[in-house]
Amino acid sequence: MNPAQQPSYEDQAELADVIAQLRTRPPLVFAGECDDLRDKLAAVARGEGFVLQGGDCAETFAGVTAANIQNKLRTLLSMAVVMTYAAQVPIVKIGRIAGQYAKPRSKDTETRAGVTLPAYRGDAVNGYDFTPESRRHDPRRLLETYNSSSATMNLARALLTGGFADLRTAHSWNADFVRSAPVNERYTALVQEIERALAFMVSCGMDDEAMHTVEFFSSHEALLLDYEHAMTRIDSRTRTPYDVSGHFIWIGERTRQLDGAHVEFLRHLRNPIGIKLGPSTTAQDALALADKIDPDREPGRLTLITRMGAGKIRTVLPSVIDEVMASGRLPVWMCDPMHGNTFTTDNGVKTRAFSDVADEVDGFFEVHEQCGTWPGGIHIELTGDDVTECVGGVGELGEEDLGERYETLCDPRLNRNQSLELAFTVAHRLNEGRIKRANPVQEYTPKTF
Ligand SMILES: O=C[C@H](O)[C@H](O)COP(=O)(O)O
Ligand SMILES: C=C(OP(=O)(O)O)C(=O)O
Repeated sequence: MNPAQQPSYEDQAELADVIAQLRTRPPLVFAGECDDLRDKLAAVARGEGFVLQGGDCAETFAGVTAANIQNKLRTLLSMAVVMTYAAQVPIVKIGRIAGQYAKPRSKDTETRAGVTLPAYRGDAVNGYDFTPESRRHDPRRLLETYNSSSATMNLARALLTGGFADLRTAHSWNADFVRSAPVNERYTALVQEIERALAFMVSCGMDDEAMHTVEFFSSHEALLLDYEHAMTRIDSRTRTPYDVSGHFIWIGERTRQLDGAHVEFLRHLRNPIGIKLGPSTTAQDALALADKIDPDREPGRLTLITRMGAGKIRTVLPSVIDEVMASGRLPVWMCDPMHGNTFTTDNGVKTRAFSDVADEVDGFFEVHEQCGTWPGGIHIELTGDDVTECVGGVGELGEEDLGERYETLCDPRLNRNQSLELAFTVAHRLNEGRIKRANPVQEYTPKTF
């Protein structure tokens, strides 16, 4: 079986040359950092933390600017502050950033005004412009993917350890944004409270490194096997393989076939691995994938990212959780409330309703509460800018507003206000205290659904 969702390159010699170059490039992340993230995810699985994973649907080469990267990080940091304050548990911050340049597509081609060309598959594969030259699958783009990821990672590391993420400046992360939105007023009130508490601690002599820097991890879908393979290195400490293109990599809904090439490749890697599970997932599918990717049941190794849609999560998720937990496993359970809730408006615009996104998050918390398991995190497509791509939310965007600033090249993202609003929704659920910390796995009681 050919690997799913791969580019078709005309010139294999050109591809071989690119791969040879990639193999010599320095790692974008270090194996020890991946281990550190695995430990953190193990703690999340035990109910001792919560993951916030977010970023663009598709990063673009043109989007590698300081302003764009800073805005995304600001959004993630603001969301994390809101959630940390409510949940009183560590928030593990993972960006869909510094590598999210390839997209699986439903159709191989796109037709406009009677002209059919290859579908846009992300900047790693081809260009968005609707011309034959731009849509050609070009292996040289893999080098630009590496360079763009490297530049992004470099700035993210510098900002997050160089003062940008200092908790005492949390008020400034949102300073340039629409001040009048109620969600911003809530944010301002919350950070004022935090800043007062921090000032108190500092004046008592309790100043800690953790207040000034942020630990941040990168992630992307490991879709392009040529690229991911070329970026895999044997770790000198352990003599085991790590994909050093990102800390956390995931297998998408369209490439998670049990006997497929993606599962086969990723099962050999030591990075923490995510698997997306859509609405057609059976409990047996989830268990078989877990067995294959994580046969040793290593703490923190496996994250199951459910993306079932607001209408399905309450019926499909319970038996999936039950089967996996009853087998004695303890994965991180995450909710991607974006990918099961996409629809196209009458005008042909792809969008998502904020109410559906929030409803799927609610359903996720409800089902975990019912199962007595820990809802370990959310996975969001977002941007730091004031785009108009998803309807509803704090700005009450309607379908007629979508044309204003619809900038995504693939799927619609939450804008900064909508992201912050979602963070308050999650914070509320975490804060309610209705969800108990996960029982140790041996205490999981199988349910009948
Ligand atoms: O981000 C996910 C997928 O790449 C995306 O939803 C595919 O979109 P399509 O159905 O328009 O191809
Ligand atoms: C393609 C994606 O999601 P899924 O595989 O869940 O459709 C994605 O997260 O970019």
